[in-house]
Amino acid sequence: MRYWARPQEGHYMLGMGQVVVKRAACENRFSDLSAYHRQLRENWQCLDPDKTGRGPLLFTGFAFSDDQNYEVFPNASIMLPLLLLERRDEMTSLTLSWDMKPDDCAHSVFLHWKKAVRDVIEGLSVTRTSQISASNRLTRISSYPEDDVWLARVDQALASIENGELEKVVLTRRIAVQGERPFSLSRLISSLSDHHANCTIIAQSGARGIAVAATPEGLIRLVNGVVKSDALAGTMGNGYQEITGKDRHEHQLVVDMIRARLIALCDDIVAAEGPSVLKLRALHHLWTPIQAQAKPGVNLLDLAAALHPTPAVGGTPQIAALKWLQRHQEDRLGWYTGAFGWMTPQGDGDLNVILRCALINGGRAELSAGAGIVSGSDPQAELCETELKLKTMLDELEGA
Ligand SMILES: C=C(O[C@@H]1C=C(C(=O)O)C=C[C@H]1O)C(=O)O
Repeated sequence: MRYWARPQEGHYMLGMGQVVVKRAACENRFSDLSAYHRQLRENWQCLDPDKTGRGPLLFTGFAFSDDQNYEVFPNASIMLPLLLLERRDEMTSLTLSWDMKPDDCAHSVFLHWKKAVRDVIEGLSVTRTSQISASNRLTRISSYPEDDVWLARVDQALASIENGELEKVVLTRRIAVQGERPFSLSRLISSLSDHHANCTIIAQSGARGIAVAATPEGLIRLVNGVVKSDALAGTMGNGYQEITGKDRHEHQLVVDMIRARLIALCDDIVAAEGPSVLKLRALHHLWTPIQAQAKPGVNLLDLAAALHPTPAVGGTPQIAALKWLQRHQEDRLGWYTGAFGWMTPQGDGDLNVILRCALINGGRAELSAGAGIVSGSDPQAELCETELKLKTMLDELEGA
């Protein structure tokens, strides 16, 4: 199952089953997926009997680092769902896909499609949530690493910034919580959509459960040659707080890097005057939207390869920060701080950085959060910032 929604834009997508899938890892992961996409595109046939103007979409995504372990999801993948249910512009459409082999017969393909449609209709008509209590009390069962270890890591990062090895590095941590009963996915998705309508809501089933996110950060969006990316870094509580020089510096590093990385693939790169403040339920971020025109032939994955990881989730200089994180055994669960989204056969699409997320298995959830460390960061304040970020999902899990 794959789910992607942007409630504020009235855009919702649910993918079930998978018809073709390509996995990739290591330094060529983006170019491998991109080559596979081009190959698929050449052999694609699409019928639209109801003249909906809609067609099949591929879901794609990847982990933060290209050598990350594969226990939750493959390191990177692109896949075509058997069934795609999409609601956009107040119209709902259903798209069915198949990987036709020479000896496939039309009737057996039809039976597969019929079953998939029946499963979805049955799933949609079951209302399980009414039978369970409104709240789910959470107990925090672990924190990884322990707070004192994480604080010491912030001190080490500050020392590396002081000695000039780094300018910025993003440090992350995760916690596990146990609910009194299994979480209701439908209730969680619906409350995330209500409370975080200006975010992208994502759900994806994997080997160790279902990963759910409500992310405010778009890595890359490409539609008819127009590229959009968010520089999002610098975090404040949702009460009034002055924007500090440290926040502006932390933010500017992201803007500069996105602009620099787009140059090879785009023209007319424009960053908004700013930054402005993106208001979320529990916190605010400094935000600079960046827009550009893609050069001919550039697809979504080419742009992702150029941008990922931005200093919003990695650091500056990029290579030094990634090496530092590896040396200090930063271990990020699943696709947290990687990205997830969708892509058209033409190569357009939308990829969002996976943040404010939980990996849910029955009544247990693992949540991840991080903070950018720059010169002047206070370790205790950074720990509080990660707690604020964790709160986004904790609050929703309590009602799920
Ligand atoms: C790493 C996270 O968030 C990132 C770091 C931010 C910061 O340091 O201010 C802000 C937004 C995100 O780019 C997270 O939410 O886990």
